[in-house]
Amino acid sequence: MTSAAALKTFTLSNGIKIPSIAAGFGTKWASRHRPEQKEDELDPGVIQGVKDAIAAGIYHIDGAEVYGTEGEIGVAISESGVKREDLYITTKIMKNVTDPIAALKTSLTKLKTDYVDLYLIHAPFFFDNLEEVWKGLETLHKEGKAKSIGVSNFKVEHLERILKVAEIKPVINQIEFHPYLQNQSPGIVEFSQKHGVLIEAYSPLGPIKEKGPLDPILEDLSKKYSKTPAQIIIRWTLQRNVLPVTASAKPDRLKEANEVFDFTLTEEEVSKITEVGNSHEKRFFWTDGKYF
Ligand SMILES: NC(=O)C1=CN([C@@H]2O[C@H](COP(=O)(O)OP(=O)(O)OC[C@H]3O[C@@H](n4cnc5c(N)ncnc54)[C@H](O)[C@@H]3O)[C@@H](O)[C@H]2O)C=CC1
Ligand SMILES: O=CCc1c[nH]c2ccccc12
Repeated sequence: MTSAAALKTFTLSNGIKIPSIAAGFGTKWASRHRPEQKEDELDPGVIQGVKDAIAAGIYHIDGAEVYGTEGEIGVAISESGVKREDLYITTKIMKNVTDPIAALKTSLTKLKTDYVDLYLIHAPFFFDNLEEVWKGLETLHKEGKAKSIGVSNFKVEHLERILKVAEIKPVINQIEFHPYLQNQSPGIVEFSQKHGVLIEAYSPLGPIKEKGPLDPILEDLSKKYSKTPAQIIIRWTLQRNVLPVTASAKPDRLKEANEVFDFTLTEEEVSKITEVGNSHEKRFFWTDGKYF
């Protein structure tokens, strides 16, 4: 069995290592956007949140053009005291898909950096020229502005379209993934993994957000390993070879999320969570462009 600490990074299909826990600055962070908030007004709470994640040892930060948090991420990483090359910064394109070159230029200015580690197509639902957008991402990769490129919320049919034209294959598909939603769309995890596309899990903590059949199992495992249910789920995610993107405004919870490299669930425990999770489907986010 591989050691618990071995999962601290995953290796992408292009050979680049990626820190295996990410802190996300979308969703609730983005809800700070009140109608009266000006585009260039930065939220000190989000800046502090990114700094807290970095201080907790989570060097992998997940943002997106549409979250409106790139400016805060830029300030936080430049003030973090951690060298840029030691951080792993993701952003995503969704609005400005007609011009990916210009879209990333704007994102990089906000992020105060010359490159992102990972640039993702945020979702395939709102435009049809996926192949063209992918070609734009390939150009940005060749120019060194995106060290790796990938996708998010892609179904098998969307990945197939990209793989047909790709000179550079996507390294990641970021989807909703947790024990209660192990295939955001039919067959997507198996297909992605077969093609060397790492699955990144957003909303990995789904099962602790409401009651469900996993509750007693998580409770037992929490006692056995002296870990919280959140840590058990994060560990299960990693042992499924999936990279969790978690979020919290509470520094202690970020620290907790990163303290999962000193224990290993047995294969039977991983299978049990998988099996019981599969008996209860719950989706927290969108599919086909519709929010829930
Ligand atoms: N590509 C996409 O379409 C999407 C990407 N994302 C990305 O994923 C990130 C994370 O998504 P979330 O759904 O927020 O992830 P999550 O499943 O980690 O949920 C976070 C929430 O869980 C709770 N929580 C966190 N730690 C906890 C703990 N230790 N104990 C108990 N409760 C805890 C808090 O309420 C927190 O707001 C986003 O910020 C964003 O970056 C999210 C949704 C869609
Ligand atoms: O990525 C998560 C879902 C999402 C898509 N667009 C927005 C805008 C603001 C917050 C979350 C999201």
